[in-house]
Amino acid sequence: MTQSAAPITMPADWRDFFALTKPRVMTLVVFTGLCGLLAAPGSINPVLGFTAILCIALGAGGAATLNQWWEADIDAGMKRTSNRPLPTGRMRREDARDFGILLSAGSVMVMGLAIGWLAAAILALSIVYYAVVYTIWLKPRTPQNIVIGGGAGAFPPLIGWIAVTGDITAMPILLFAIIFVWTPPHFWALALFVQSDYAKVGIPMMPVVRGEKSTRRQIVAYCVVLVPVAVAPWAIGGTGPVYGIAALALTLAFLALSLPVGMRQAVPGDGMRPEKRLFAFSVFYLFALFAALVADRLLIDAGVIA
Ligand code: HEM
Ligand SMILES: CC(C)=CCC/C(C)=C/CC/C(C)=C/COP(=O)(O)OP(=O)(O)O
Repeated sequence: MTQSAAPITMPADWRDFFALTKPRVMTLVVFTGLCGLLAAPGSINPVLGFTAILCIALGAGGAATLNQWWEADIDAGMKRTSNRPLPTGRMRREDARDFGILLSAGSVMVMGLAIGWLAAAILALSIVYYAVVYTIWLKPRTPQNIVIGGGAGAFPPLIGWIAVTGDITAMPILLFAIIFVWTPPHFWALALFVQSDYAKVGIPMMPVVRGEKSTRRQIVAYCVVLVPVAVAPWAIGGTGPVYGIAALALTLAFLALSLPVGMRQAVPGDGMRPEKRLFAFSVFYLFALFAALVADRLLIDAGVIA
């Protein structure tokens, strides 16, 4: 290796530690956790509510940090991830590992002591699910990695809900199910336009292993399944019509945007516009759906709707 390949550019500072927590992805994790907490029946002391959400954010950030500690070599080989703190050499791997363990363990302990041990146990489960089950075990082994691994990101609203109620009922399970079914179209839309990156580093993502055609069909299939799953909280009487109508409209729009992705055969260099649009909409979709859940609850509490 030549001297010019040495990647060390500048020492780590707080921005690198912050970047390890994948803050952009975690905004939606924190938002869905907060919405779970706000939509749950009953109330929670605001300080405790804030603590619960902080613990979800720190735990998710800790898991994301451990994910990057483990995958530093893989990240170095992909254009999208090569600028992260570890592949660029701005940070020592041990520092990232220690930071990840500190955030993970600290968040679970505080959640347990301040909120309750059921919420803490599910937070611990989701951290282990993302950092170990998904990152170490599933991701390098099977194209179903994100289908099964999607469970990790589906826990936050369940944790938020349990922080208020202390028990698991049909509603938080349905919120889990929504994110679980949403994850494959969210990620495979992106994987379709970065698949050469994944192929280069030997990660068996669906488009690489089963091919584009099959991935496209599966994206549409998950969007079809998402329609009844997203509407189910209303159908079982867990929400009012504001959520129900918003869920139906948003999920049908998501399905409609998946159809051009499902039907077409992209040619290299054609911009992959339908795939990029679907990926962007997937993020908006979950924000809007969970916002509708909270709006519905506030309107019911205010007596505006029944
Ligand atoms: C196994 C499941 C998932 C995989 C493999 C995955 C993968 C990705 C990837 C590779 C990106 C590209 C941008 C980046 O690297 O920062 C991304 C973006 C994003 N993901 Fe996911 N994701 C998953 C689940 C989730 C979940 C559960 C959420 C939240 C509930 C989420 C929220 C987001 C958001 C908000 C972005 C956009 C970030 C931005 O604006 O740059 N993802 N996801
Ligand atoms: C509370 C808690 C622990 C929540 C989990 C958070 C969460 C959103 C998990 C989903 C997994 C995720 C963002 C994977 C990113 O894929 P990757 O890591 O394979 O992506 P990369 O290729 O960008 O590294």
